[in-house]
Amino acid sequence: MAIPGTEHLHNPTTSSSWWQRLGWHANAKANNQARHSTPASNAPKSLRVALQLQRGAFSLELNNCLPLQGITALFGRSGCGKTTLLRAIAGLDRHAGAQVQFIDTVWQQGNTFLPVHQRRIGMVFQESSLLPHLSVKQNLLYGFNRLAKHIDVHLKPEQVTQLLELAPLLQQAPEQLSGGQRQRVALGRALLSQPQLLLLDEPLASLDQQSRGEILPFLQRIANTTGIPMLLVSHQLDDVVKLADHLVLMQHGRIHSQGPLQQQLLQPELAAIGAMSLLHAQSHGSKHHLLKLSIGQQQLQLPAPLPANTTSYSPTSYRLRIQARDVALSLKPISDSSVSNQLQVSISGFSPAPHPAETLVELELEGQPLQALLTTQSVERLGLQIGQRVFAQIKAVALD
Ligand SMILES: Nc1ncnc2c1ncn2[C@@H]1O[C@H](COP(=O)(O)OP(=O)(O)OP(=O)(O)O)[C@@H](O)[C@H]1O
Repeated sequence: MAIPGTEHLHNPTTSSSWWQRLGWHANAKANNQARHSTPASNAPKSLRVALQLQRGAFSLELNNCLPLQGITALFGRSGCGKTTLLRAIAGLDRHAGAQVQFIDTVWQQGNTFLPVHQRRIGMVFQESSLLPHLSVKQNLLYGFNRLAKHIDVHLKPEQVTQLLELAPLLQQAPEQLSGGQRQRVALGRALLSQPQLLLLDEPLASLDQQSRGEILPFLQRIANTTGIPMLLVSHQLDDVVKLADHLVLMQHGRIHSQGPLQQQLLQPELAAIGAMSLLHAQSHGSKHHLLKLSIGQQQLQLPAPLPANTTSYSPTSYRLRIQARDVALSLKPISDSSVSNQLQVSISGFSPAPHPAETLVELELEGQPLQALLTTQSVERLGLQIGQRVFAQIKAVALD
């Protein structure tokens, strides 16, 4: 059945280089075929959820299609209904009248209700639920060895072990692992259940900053290499900006807006938390510990990530997170400044900032949106106008 409103959604892509390196190319094709039960391989893939419920003063009401491509973040303040939505999608809770449809398979509608184990979902929660009396290896294999006969195996234990770099941990007990390592094992176990969809409910919330940093690249790697779509619940905008491709903004039990992350960051509700931009840049290697990047025709140089902060996976493209506060504007290029990254941009709009003395200036950089937070006084002093070409000095960048 065609799902209205999904025409803009595309098929997931897989990183062929990784698939090939891991010898998964054939499996990837088989996996895609298995997940497409319609002959048209370019049919839009989405998850449709219609749900209405009341819990005291809290009501949840939505009827939306979520994309099944890359990482989709369900983002919103505590209590807005993210976990309730995720549990309904998983089939952990059954709400009367709800409808859940995964691509063209009905999971819930009327009297139809597929139990969670029939939905081909992998789940990871805030607190890892590893079995304490089993080793990492036994935990990984626990569900894998109990897979129903009809389920084709596309992700084998050795592939998942390699993907998540679990080999050194296999003989350890869960209690010997750090929080980040436990979540990595939980991800591995979820992958070995051969899921068609990964549901991650605040998987980083109980981790310290360092452990979060360690596990984030693995989530990205899973998305890039397996092509399995993920729904990630988070109320940490930083994590979302590091990971997500698509952002669903929830407010008071409703989906306020959804769209590609870059565009969603322009929503005033997100700017109020801390206006920032996400830029996609290509890497051209590093020299003298400086990473050379390009965005379209423009170049940047940033301190290269230190080996200790990287995994064996070296990306060819990076996400740059730039706080709007770290972007200054000038009418002419500035040469006598310590800020070395200076990019030509055009002004696409202005919007009020949370502080009454400030203005958010929306910019376009080689087709990508960038925001600068300036005092309104500076905007007036420079005479900034929509369509004007100016120079953006980028004072600080976080690299993912
Ligand atoms: N079992 C329950 N009984 C009654 N109300 C509940 C129950 N579980 C959640 N709620 C209420 O439902 C609303 C949505 O909760 P939910 O956990 O889905 O929000 P959330 O956005 O995931 O929050 P958080 O980010 O804090 O996990 C909240 O107001 C919460 O108090």
